[in-house]
Amino acid sequence: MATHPHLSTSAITTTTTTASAAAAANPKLSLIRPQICFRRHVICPITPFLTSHPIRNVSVDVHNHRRLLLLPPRAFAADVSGHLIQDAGATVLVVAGAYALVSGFDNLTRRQIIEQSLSRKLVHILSGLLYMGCWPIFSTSTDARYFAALVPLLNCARLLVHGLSLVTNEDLIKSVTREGKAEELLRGPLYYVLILILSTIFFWRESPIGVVSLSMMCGGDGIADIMGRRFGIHKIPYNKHKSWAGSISMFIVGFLISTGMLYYFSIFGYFELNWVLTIERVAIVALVATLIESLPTKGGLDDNISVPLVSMLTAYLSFGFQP
Ligand SMILES: Nc1ccn([C@@H]2O[C@H](COP(=O)(O)OP(=O)(O)OP(=O)(O)O)[C@@H](O)[C@H]2O)c(=O)n1
Ligand SMILES: C/C(=C\CO)CCC[C@H](C)CCC[C@H](C)CCCC(C)C
Repeated sequence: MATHPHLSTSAITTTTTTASAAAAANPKLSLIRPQICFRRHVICPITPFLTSHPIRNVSVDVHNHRRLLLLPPRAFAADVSGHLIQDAGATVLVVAGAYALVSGFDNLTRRQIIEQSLSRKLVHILSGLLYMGCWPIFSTSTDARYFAALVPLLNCARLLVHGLSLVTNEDLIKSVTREGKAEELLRGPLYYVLILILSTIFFWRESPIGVVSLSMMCGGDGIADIMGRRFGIHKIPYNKHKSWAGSISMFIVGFLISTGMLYYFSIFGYFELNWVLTIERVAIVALVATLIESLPTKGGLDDNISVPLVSMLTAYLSFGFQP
């Protein structure tokens, strides 16, 4: 337990007390309790984010594991298969949602209700944010994140198959590419789904770092394009392709969406936040992400890689090293 620099003495005491109480109630628990407590705090990068109740989720685990241990084998198996059914169902629903979103925007583009560039950016903004918004429908099982990651993984396969022209699908190309070329699927859109996979597996809904980084990539970067193209008369001095309107919009909207998403996940109890510190930290991440997005990158790193990766690093540093 002492191996984690952010685990306070009071947290240790509370953990020990909660664990001892649970172990006293059922001696079998003393065998598993330390692993549960340590694991959460050693691997979880969100601990410094938490307020004075870092142990809340551990108490929930104590309750949940006691419940599972007390279950007869049949009921235990039913509980596990309940999670499997919930996760499989959620995966099917989200895959269908992704398909409907892309087809819907293709329809709007084909009927010339919106331009292709706007369709692409709206898919960019909505798919990642709606995907994150669906995370609470997955079970509390430790495998739930892998089921959720199947959705961007399937989309990754779809982009590869169409991008390499193994199968032709004009609908997909129209709604998510800039110039309508199949090979474009292998750049921005592919990087985008790869980042979704990475963030789901490494951060999932338990870490504000992943939530903020995806919000900046989807909401922040997406809105910079929409606003910049429409109102971007005044260009940034060091990059004539980007404008103040685009970057200021990215900072404000990215900050608001990140904070809103953190609030959304905190309602479900995935983490508890000290809001004053969180707002400061999200503002720092939004600022750094906006600066990175505004840099000239002709032929360099795609924004769908640079914005989320730099956001992850900044979020990790700003949340991780300040008590
Ligand atoms: N800070 C920003 C970002 C974007 N834009 C506007 O949005 C357009 C597209 O920007 P960007 O998304 O960076 O372009 P691409 O790299 O071509 O597209 P993508 O990253 O979506 O692949 C720019 O030409 C510019 O008109 C802007 O004005 N200010
Ligand atoms: C146009 C895009 C990036 C270019 O900057 C985004 C491409 C999006 C993918 C083709 C579709 C991704 C779907 C998501 C993984 C899941 C969305 C689910 C939701 C319920 C709509």
